[in-house]
Amino acid sequence: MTLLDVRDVTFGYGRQRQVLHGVSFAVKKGVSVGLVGESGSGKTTILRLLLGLTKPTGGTINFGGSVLDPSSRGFMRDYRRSVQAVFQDPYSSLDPRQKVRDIISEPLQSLRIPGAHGEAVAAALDAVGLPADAINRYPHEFSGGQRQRIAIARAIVARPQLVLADEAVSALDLSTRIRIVDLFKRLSENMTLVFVSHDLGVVASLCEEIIILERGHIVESGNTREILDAPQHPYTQKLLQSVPRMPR
Ligand SMILES: Nc1ncnc2c1ncn2[C@@H]1O[C@H](COP(=O)(O)OP(=O)(O)OP(=O)(O)O)[C@@H](O)[C@H]1O
Repeated sequence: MTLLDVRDVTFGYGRQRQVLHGVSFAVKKGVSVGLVGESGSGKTTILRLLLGLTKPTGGTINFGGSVLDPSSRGFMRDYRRSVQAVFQDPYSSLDPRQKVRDIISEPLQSLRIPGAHGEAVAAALDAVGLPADAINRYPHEFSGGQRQRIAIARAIVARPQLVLADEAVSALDLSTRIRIVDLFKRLSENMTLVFVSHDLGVVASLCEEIIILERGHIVESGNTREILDAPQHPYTQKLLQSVPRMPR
């Protein structure tokens, strides 16, 4: 079943600055997708469009069969319940004045999900491997990896169908990165993940499908293993050559 369908999407920052050129791809329910490309290729711009933060200049984005329309309040209310995001920097993405309990329950509150939120927050904390007593602490009391776990707990607390992650492990040191990739892998058994990264190794170990983006064009997409084993496009070959050794 297609969850997200991106068709011929173009986007420009102002009239002169066309950064996406007819981008088309589909995300199937339960199939994690990695979006890969060098800096400036348009990965974050695609995520901003998928989050409804901005509108395509051309083309359409469909979610669950309805057109993503950032100007429709009704659509966006349902959409925010279904789609959540995790960003790169676990330091700036968490409000330092809020306790972990309030940070994680924020989506439940802003989505006006009824009922006591304590149980959902405890379940989210457990799912990301943080102790229950973390709720009474502040972000500064945690390491970078633990903060990213808090950000992930916030993203999954309302049980979204789709999680969009933007370079969500790039700021972490290697051993922490491996542990957070493992966490994403476990969570992706119950939700669909679109994982933006410049790191082919991370995408290879996490995502069943891959989309290679070069300067706002998709140059290759499909099964990750097949593409990385036999890249067809010179840009994919170049990206692969810059990775010393792919994890298997
Ligand atoms: N607010 C903006 N105004 C004008 N141009 C922008 C803006 N944001 C991004 N761009 C340009 O759009 C292009 C795509 O940027 P984008 O951030 O989507 O790429 P990216 O692949 O996510 O890069 P990175 O890996 O460095 O984050 C770049 O050429 C960038 O300079």
